[in-house]
Amino acid sequence: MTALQPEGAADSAAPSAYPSPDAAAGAGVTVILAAAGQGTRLGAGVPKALAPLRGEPLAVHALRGVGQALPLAQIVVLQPPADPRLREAVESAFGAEAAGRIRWVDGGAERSDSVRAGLAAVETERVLVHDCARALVPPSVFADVLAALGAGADGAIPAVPVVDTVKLVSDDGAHISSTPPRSRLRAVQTPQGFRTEALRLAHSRPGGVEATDDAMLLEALGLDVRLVPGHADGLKVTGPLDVVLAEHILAAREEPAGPSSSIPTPGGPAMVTPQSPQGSQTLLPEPAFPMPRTGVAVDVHGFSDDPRRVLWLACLDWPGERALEGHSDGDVVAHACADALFSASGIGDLGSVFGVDRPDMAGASGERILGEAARLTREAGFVIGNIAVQLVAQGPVFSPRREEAQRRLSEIAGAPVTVSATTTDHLGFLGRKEGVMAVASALVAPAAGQPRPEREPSV
Ligand SMILES: Nc1ccn([C@@H]2O[C@H](COP(=O)(O)OP(=O)(O)OP(=O)(O)O)[C@@H](O)[C@H]2O)c(=O)n1
Ligand SMILES: C[C@](O)(CO)[C@H](O)COP(=O)(O)O
Repeated sequence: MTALQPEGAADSAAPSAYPSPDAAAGAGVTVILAAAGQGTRLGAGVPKALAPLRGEPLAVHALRGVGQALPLAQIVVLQPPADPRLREAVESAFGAEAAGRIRWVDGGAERSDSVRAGLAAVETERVLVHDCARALVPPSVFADVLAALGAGADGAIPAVPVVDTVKLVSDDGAHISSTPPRSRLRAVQTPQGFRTEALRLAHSRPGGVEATDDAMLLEALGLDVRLVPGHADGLKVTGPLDVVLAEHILAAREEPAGPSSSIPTPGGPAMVTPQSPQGSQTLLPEPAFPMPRTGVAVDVHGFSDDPRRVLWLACLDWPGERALEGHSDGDVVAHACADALFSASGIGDLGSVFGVDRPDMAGASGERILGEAARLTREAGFVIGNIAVQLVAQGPVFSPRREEAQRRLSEIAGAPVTVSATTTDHLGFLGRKEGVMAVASALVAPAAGQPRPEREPSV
């Protein structure tokens, strides 16, 4: 598998080790919303994009989801050809100005024809192809797809495990050819994210018409398409029963905010997690400035006398240096970063999320802990602005590896992480070299108006 680099554009196409908050909010990304289908299986009497879900067209829900997940993204809508009704419905929901910022492209006979037509209107280096039919995909899925693209994949698609046993059958559908092991099967969803150049190349090849998703065209070229976790709310509204499910999901979202959408402030009013106002008609929420949130954390580990342990700091190993004690690998820098994210997003702290009583966390690496913390932060509806962390230690000498540490941590967090180091001038337990400490702060901002998930985060 190869990571495609467009000819002559290798530098500009290279993933940044320091993705900006703007990138996470969709700057430099175009979302192609495939909405040109007729909805034959739904049988609503109108093209599916216009079929109502709790009184609003499916496309309005889909566009609201895109606007909430990636407020800075450009949007191309693939509309049923020669049919002005979709644009009119979007204008009526969001206003003529918002609808005017969308590029409207007539779709083709098949979904892949529509996407190919839409690609001609894309000017950004990254593109997400999203089914209007999957109108309720939560923002965390968009964020995960973009993060995987930022990490260098040619494509990234959301996937969920398959619950049915699936058979490969003969051409006439009457005989079983084989039964693939279910554990290796995934049902894939949208948005599917790609380097635009890779998707253009894939769509330019013959045979694309039969493609039922875009990823398979890249797979055929041997390009690197990665999977990220999909979501049950990303169901494809295909038949009438799907409308019932989708309306149930919407109804649950519209219920008054439960305890998990507010963080009690001792002695004061609840601090409400920023959300879009219910029933808001804002496609791109420009005026409602989402308030960023800061978090702080400290982590301390004592030095170990165990010769089998290795020193890990900032997700780098330090051969020859004295190791730290801990249930995990003792990487105070990574732990402080992770805990600062929890502090900022309000989803607990290192102890409550990862728990020293959990046997599966024994020896857990700083990479796993920070990576999971970043994932859970995004899943809770936040984009990560940055993390700043300082190592306080009498040794090892950190500065020669500072850049390397920053790169590694930023890669893992999917956001800029800066690292500094200091000593205590030989004062206190740190000065006596009994252990090391790291202190971190993190900045996160709400990615969308999604209610925060009603569940305990888990690894
Ligand atoms: N020529 C087409 C066909 C489909 N789509 C879009 O691709 C997505 C997935 O297609 P599907 O769910 O099959 O929608 P329809 O084609 O409308 O449904 P049906 O096959 O029942 O007619 C939908 O958002 C649909 O609007 C499209 O843009 N252009
Ligand atoms: C792209 C897709 O949603 C991935 O599961 C799916 O293949 C679209 O299929 P459809 O028949 O065009 O709805």
